[in-house]
Amino acid sequence: MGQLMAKLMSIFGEREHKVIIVGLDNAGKTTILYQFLTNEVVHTCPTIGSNVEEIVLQKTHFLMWDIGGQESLRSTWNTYYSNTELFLLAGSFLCDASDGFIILVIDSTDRDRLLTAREELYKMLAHEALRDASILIFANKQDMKDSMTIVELSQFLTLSAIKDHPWHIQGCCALTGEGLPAGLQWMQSQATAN
Ligand SMILES: Nc1nc2c(ncn2[C@@H]2O[C@H](COP(=O)(O)OP(=O)(O)OP(=O)(O)O)[C@@H](O)[C@H]2O)c(=O)[nH]1
Ligand SMILES: [Mg+2]
Repeated sequence: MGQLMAKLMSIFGEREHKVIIVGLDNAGKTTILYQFLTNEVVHTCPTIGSNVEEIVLQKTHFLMWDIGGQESLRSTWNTYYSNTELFLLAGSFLCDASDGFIILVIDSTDRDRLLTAREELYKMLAHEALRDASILIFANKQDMKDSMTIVELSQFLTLSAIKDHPWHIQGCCALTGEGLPAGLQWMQSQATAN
């Protein structure tokens, strides 16, 4: 697969990395996606289905899928991972998600549902289609004074126990954009290292 990919890349140009943005409803996924795209806060409604946008950082192309996080929609998340074994040609880009990214967005004030977010994280990590995926965790809403810190969240989510996926946790505020470039930069460095 590696040699074939390299050959196709040389023919078709840049490679596009698939990114799936998940997290419980109201975590701030859609706000983050459009901060990435426009550097502005957009008015959001709960996402039913998904939004998809291309974000480019230093010639690295990310195709980002923002998926609705309501309880009734969480069972559909894995339909977005299941294509991760495939690669497809989208225009002149080669889109390969087998070594793609998951962005898990956590509402750092939502203590009551942190256990649910943790369960969703470990369900994803165990999914076969995501075995080579890198995980970026955005601890969002750091502007709120009752927000949990990165240390608290890392401990609760037992992130240090994750050995089989590259991961990174980043505090952020989707309203101001603070912390988002650092998260994107981590993904870019992972993408270029692969
Ligand atoms: N204070 C604060 N509010 C935020 C932040 N990020 C998002 N919000 C607000 O949180 C609410 C939910 O944001 P969305 O981006 O729609 O959440 P979502 O995760 O896409 O929700 P679903 O589509 O239902 O899964 C909105 O009112 C946002 O303005 C943040 O960093 N700080
Ligand atoms: Mg949304």
